[in-house]
Amino acid sequence: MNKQDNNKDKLRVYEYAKSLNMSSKEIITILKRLDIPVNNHMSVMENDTVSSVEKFFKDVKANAAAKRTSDTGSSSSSTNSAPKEAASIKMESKPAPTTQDQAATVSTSSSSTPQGQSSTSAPTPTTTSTTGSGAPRRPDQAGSNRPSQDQNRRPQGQGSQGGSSSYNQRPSSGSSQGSSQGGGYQNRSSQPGGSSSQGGYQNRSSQAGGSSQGGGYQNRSSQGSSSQSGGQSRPAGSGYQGNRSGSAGSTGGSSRPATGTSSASSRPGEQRSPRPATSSADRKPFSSSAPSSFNKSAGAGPQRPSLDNDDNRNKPVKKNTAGPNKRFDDGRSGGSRGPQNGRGNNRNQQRGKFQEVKKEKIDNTPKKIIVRGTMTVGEMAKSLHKDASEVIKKLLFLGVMATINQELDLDAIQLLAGDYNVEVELKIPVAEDRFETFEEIDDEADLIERPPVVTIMGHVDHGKTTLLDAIRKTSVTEGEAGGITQHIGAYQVETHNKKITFLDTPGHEAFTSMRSRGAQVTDITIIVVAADDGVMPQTIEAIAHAKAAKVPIIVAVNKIDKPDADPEKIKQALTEYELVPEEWGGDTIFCNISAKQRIGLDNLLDTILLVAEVQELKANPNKRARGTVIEAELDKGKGPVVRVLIQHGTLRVGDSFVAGVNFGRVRAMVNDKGKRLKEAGPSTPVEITGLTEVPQAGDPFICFEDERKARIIAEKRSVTLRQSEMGANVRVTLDDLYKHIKDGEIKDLNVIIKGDVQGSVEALRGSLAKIEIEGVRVKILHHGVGAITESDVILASASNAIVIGFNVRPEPQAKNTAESEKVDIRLHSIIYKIIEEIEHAMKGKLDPIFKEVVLGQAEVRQVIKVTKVGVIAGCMITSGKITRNAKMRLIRGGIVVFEGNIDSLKRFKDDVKEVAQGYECGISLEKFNDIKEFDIIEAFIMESVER
Ligand SMILES: Nc1nc2c(ncn2[C@@H]2O[C@H](COP(=O)(O)OP(=O)(O)OP(=O)(O)O)[C@@H](O)[C@H]2O)c(=O)[nH]1
Repeated sequence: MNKQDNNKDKLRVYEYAKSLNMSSKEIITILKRLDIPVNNHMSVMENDTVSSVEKFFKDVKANAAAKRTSDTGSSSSSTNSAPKEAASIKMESKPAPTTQDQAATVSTSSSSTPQGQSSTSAPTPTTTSTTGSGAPRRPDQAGSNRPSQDQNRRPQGQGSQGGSSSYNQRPSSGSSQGSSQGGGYQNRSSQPGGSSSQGGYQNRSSQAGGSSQGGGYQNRSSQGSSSQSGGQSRPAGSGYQGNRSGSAGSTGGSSRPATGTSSASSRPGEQRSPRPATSSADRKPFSSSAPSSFNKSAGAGPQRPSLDNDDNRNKPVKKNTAGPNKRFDDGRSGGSRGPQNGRGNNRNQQRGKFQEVKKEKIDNTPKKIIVRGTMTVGEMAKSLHKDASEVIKKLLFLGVMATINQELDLDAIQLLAGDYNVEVELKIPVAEDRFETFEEIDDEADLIERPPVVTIMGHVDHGKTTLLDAIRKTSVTEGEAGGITQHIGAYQVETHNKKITFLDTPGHEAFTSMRSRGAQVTDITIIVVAADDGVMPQTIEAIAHAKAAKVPIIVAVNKIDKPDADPEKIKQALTEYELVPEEWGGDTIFCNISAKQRIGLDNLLDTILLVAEVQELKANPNKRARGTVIEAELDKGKGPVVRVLIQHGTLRVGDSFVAGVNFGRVRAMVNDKGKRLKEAGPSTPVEITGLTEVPQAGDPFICFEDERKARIIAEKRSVTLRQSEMGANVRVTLDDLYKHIKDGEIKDLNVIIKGDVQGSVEALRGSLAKIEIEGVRVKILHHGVGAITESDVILASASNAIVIGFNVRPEPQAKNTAESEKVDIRLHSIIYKIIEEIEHAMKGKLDPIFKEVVLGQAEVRQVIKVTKVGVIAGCMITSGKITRNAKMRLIRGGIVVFEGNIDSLKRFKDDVKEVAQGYECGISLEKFNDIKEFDIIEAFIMESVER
């Protein structure tokens, strides 16, 4: 028990059965008979269960013994022979017997009986058993043969262990046979490479079997004891062990058997001995290790050692003699003791043995382990069913120095697992608030075909909108401001009873970022190239996006109706970009069309379906919806409105969701035709209301079980976003900025963008971000959809930014604050103009910095009004000088009342260029006549200062 407890490994039915040399079925049968719940051979044998089974065996044995005693009282004598030692051993041996007994019983009637009988009638059986011993399924049989070898070995290797020796001693007289049996067991175990531990097992098993068989053996040898002997043999081992230490027991056990076997083995063993030889070698190490511990604890130690020594000495020759004795002794003593004595000890020993055996005999290395993150070496060892020390050694071998508590990263875990040929399944828990980073994998059976999502890209005015318009037979072009498409729209059309979802991405350069997003959610890209124009910059960019997204490309050569259309030229030009027509041996499909004349559209749609078919596009509609925000805006009546492309699962009215850092509950849902929907499956673009705020185009969208959860997730995401933004700001510190400015490397123009729809904002962001004029760049501090609010202005004021409004106006309060804070708000409705204006402003900013330099001051002494000329001030230059080219400033009572140009500077009647201090002069100011005596006229110039 204790051992079990100590060793975390659980004892399984099959292991227990194996230790008893029984089948799992037998154990299960017994368990069922005992009304102990058990499922299969993998069921765990709890301590109580083991106890129950052992009790069962004991009872059976007791019954059998009772019968025998009536037959043979002699057996008792044997026990007597067992001396005191036996007594002590008994304690331990008990368990063994039990097991043996059990084994017997288990082995069931057939074997059990024999065993049980053997134990009692051991003597008789002995002979029988001997021969039959082999018969007794277990150890005995095979054991006997092997054992001999084992014994030989052990004695040698293990001899030191002594445990065996001590056993042997007693046994010596004892049951060579019994031992032989044990040996048999041991042999088995030993073979495996057998560690002493195995021996232990074997012993037990042997005992078990032994009892039955051993019984036979013992009977022969000791007879009476034999009955127990089987148990004894083990017990003996165990007993020893018990005395010493549980663990050692195992070895001890094995050792005996070995010896025991030797004698017994002599017969059978001799023949097999050859094998054992090797096995013995294996055992040695085990035994040796085990013994040490045993010896320590076990008082018997000394004896054993001596025995061992004997064994060692005798190894070849004496061993046999000694060996047998030992075995016998073991068998007997063990038998008597084992069964009767310390069950607990035996159990412990047994368990210890079990465990040991497990490790050595059974390769229980898992085929696959599930890893949910980093693990310590100890945890890893446990999951691999290995000793931590072994794992540490292995790691060392792999070049990783680690302690048991050291954490292993995923690489190290995989390396280690790979070395054990263990597959690693990573199940890294992902924070729910970062849902876009994990993918839900569906069973193939849950997937159904879904419509392809097609993005149309191309250069400005090559006919994208006209094409889409032609396809869905509606007119979008007419309503577009500035003649260009400014939003990503998503529409679904049906042809040949199959749906196709189109994302209408604009072709203007300003929409590069949106196009990029479009390409990421798309399955097929149509690149529209005007046959009368050719491959243009945005055509090339579109190809790059499609290729980067690894999306199949269909080239639509448009405007073939035009007289100067030259589709062949387009094909030729595109070969440079690895778009080679199929007819030229490439794999790109070219479709000649005229969007305006609606020529070739059917062929284009058929081609789309064909390409989609090849892709086998599928999705699982039976799960929560996931998708991407295509567009979002603030509608006066409906509030925030978001257009989402559902990519997985099904979205239903009432579903709670998170979009970007916002959350909501689907209040209403309509499709691209304005039809209200109750649910929408994969590849469906829908417009939904029910959000609290406006998300961003390209934001991930996902449903959660309830609104509360959605809100929590959205809040978490919001905090994360804010932190990352703050982190981003930290990158450019004031110190850094100053340094950059001083070095002339960077100068940021801080900008806040507000727009009517997210698409426009994104477009503007993309365009402004690209601006770089002589090292000056635009830094977008904030962007969003909706009117310019007071908080926008305050932010601009605090960060010295300007505010750009696209198709939006500032709220009244924002306007007031902007005026008071002198925040510059620029309102536009055409993107080109904003870009132009910013570019000019940035160029202006790069002009030299001017510093005012005051040249001199003059005091007005007299004011002269001249008809048709105006007012002339008669002045005295009080400081510096006044020059004709300078700017003038009129100061009255400390207040500047005018600032402007000089109209005339005269000395007497002559115009002069400058008048110096101490001289009088006449000054008239341009467009300013309100000059009074004692006003001060100050001349100043703006001097450029090096940056
Ligand atoms: N002759 C002819 N003209 C066409 C054809 N397709 C489009 N056009 C014209 O080309 C011009 C631009 O078409 P759009 O559909 O707005 O082009 P676009 O690529 O969507 O342009 P942006 O939205 O600005 O990127 C319009 O005047 C269309 O009438 C066509 O097949 N033949």
